[in-house]
Amino acid sequence: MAKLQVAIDLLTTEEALALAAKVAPYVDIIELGTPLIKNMGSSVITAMKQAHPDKLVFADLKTADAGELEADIAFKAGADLVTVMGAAGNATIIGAVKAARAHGKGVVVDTIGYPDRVKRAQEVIELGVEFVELHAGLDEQWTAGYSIQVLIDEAARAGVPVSIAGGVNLSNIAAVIKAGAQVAVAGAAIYGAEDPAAAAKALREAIDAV
Ligand SMILES: O=C(CO)[C@H](O)[C@H](O)COP(=O)(O)O
Repeated sequence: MAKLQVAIDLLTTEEALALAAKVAPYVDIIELGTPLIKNMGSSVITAMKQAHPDKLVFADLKTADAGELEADIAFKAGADLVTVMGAAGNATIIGAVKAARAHGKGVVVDTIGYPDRVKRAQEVIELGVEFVELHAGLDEQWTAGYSIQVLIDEAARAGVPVSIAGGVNLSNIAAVIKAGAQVAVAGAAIYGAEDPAAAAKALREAIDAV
């Protein structure tokens, strides 16, 4: 069964915990966004894991160097999954995987900004990562002409475990899952909704209906 990941791109631990409390019944993975971690430090990871020990806590570190060191910090704080940039060198990804194995946790590679996301996904899966995030970041989403269909098409031909992030919402989540994504990541569609719990519930139901 495909998983639903809520991306919490808010700025304080208090706001993040409040959102997570509303949407937890409908999501499998709680992602702490990069700006949130930069603002609050690793304490937000610990607070979220303590509040939701039954969920996978995903620390969106977007590590570009010192993979083992940065991943180790997040795993010690309570993260289950951390991200490393696909544009980083393989040594950085291998270092993060080493830390993940030491803690019994996992690494996700984020392909944001990478020219050939499918090729990189196929390469890095060999390094022992859990799955690869086919990702169009917020700045790319705000560029004229952006369409999530690009990521959906990439997922369909990746042939390795992937998630999709980059504007997942109720109108496209079925296509995201049908393309073979194991995880659908939804940020603004949940935290930006008037009723985040209802939004998460609807996304969950759309996944389950596929
Ligand atoms: O990692 C991120 C930005 O770098 C976001 O969390 C990710 O893109 C999901 O958010 P949204 O659904 O709003 O695109």
